[in-house]
Amino acid sequence: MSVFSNLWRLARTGTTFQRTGALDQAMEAMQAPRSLRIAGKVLLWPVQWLGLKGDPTLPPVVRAITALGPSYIKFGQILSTRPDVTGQELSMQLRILQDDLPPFSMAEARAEIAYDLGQPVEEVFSEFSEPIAAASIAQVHRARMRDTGEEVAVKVRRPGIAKAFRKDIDAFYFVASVIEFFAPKARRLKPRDVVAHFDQTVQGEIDFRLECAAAAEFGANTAQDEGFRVPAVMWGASGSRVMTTEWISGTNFGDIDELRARGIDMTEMAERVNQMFLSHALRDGLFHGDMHHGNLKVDEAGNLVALDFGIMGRIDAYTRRVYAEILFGFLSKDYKRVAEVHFEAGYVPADKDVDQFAQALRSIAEPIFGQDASKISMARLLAHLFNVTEQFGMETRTELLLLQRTMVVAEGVGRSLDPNMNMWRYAKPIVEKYIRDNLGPKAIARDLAETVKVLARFGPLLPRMAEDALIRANATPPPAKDNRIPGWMWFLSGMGCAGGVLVVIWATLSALG
Ligand SMILES: Nc1ncnc2c1ncn2[C@@H]1O[C@H](COP(=O)(O)OP(=O)(O)OP(=O)(O)O)[C@@H](O)[C@H]1O
Repeated sequence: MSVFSNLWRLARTGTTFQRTGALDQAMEAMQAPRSLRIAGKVLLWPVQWLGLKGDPTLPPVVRAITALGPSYIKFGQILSTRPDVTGQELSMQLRILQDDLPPFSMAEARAEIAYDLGQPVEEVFSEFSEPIAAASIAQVHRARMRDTGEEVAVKVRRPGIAKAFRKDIDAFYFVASVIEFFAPKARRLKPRDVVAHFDQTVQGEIDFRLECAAAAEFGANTAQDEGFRVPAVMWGASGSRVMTTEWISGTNFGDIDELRARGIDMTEMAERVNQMFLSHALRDGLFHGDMHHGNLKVDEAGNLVALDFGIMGRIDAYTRRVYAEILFGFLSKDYKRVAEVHFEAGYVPADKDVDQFAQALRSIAEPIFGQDASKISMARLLAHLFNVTEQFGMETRTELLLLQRTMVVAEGVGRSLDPNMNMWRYAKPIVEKYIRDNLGPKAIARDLAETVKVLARFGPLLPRMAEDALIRANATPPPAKDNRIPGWMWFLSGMGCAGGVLVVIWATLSALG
């Protein structure tokens, strides 16, 4: 991508932001210095006619982004999950960004399918409908598999979208570098990292093989979850541009009247959405990161079904454990313990004062707990928590921001079904179960077993490693202090003992059932 083309995109973006009145707000959010704000205005005002006008009924930033097209809309949607970058107000505005776009033609859809699957549409599907939904990256058709007669949803990627996104992402990197150069204060927001995060997320959404894999993994993790389902992936009719899944008949979550008419228990469904989300995040470390109404359905058997696996959140086992303890501490109002967990995990630098930190935690939690139960929001508690931890020197972690933002959406969906939903009551059993399963004696035994398994994998290599170490130790006469037993021997003996203890604990626990 040439510098000229990037400059043109930069000019187009700048003038559109100026013309729609979004420039001020964006500069404010990025805390751009006054000189840059004035320079931007002076340079862009006379040429603002070069920019796009957008829809004047929308708030300024949303108006500018919508006018600039699909990649900007996606970028805005992803930025709405980063209040650390945009500030709360702008992040709220960006949340309303919708990407309803006109569908592309049937001929183009057929050509994409034929190219990706290597066979014409008629050979794969016996029926193939007009598009039923169209967004920035893809559109969805209803179809029937020729070989099995099964009804399916076929998501087809917009032709040329990968290239268009690539061009825009290159321009975003360019803009990020310009911002970093001219607004040193904005460096704190790491603009290039923000674009890299966007780049990575979009790659996950654009290559449908990755989305198929995410759907399959999510489906396997949740196979035993009663009342929850993920549509099966038809791998034979899927590729990087086409994703075919089992068709889900039922009611969209947005259609509250129909859900009521079907006699769905709204309180229970609100509970199910939130409990499933929390349990997937804590138990599996893989959660649906885009749980809005349009991506949830209630199938004919009354199961909650999730659709669209382009944005999934992942949290590693250690972080999950730490956050379960943090939530548990909040649930029991043990702020000192919540503070200690942060220090133990190294999230807050050791030179900070644990009591002061506990006091700050109490100051954010008590006003929330003091509210009427139906207004308690775990998402708000987490948002305040991240603010406080940031003040105490904790690094921002994007996977936790996605968790928090998804919690906001899941709580919103829950409250649209049951306005009196008590989030805390729903969360309690999930967190307690996690703590029981993962922090008790059984969990310690499981961890030790894992450690022994890792050592066992090196089993056949261990004698050789020991021999090599001994030869090396003998090659140069060791200084006096090296006559001690080497560290690795202590380590192996320690692990051996631990393994022995483990076997005894294991046997005892198994005997106890
Ligand atoms: N397996 C399915 N069964 C029935 N309907 C489906 C299925 N998959 C998708 N749909 C319908 O198509 C719509 C769009 O699907 P999906 O969300 O996967 O596409 P998208 O292009 O990623 O859209 P967006 O990201 O804007 O939600 C869904 O809201 C749903 O109505």
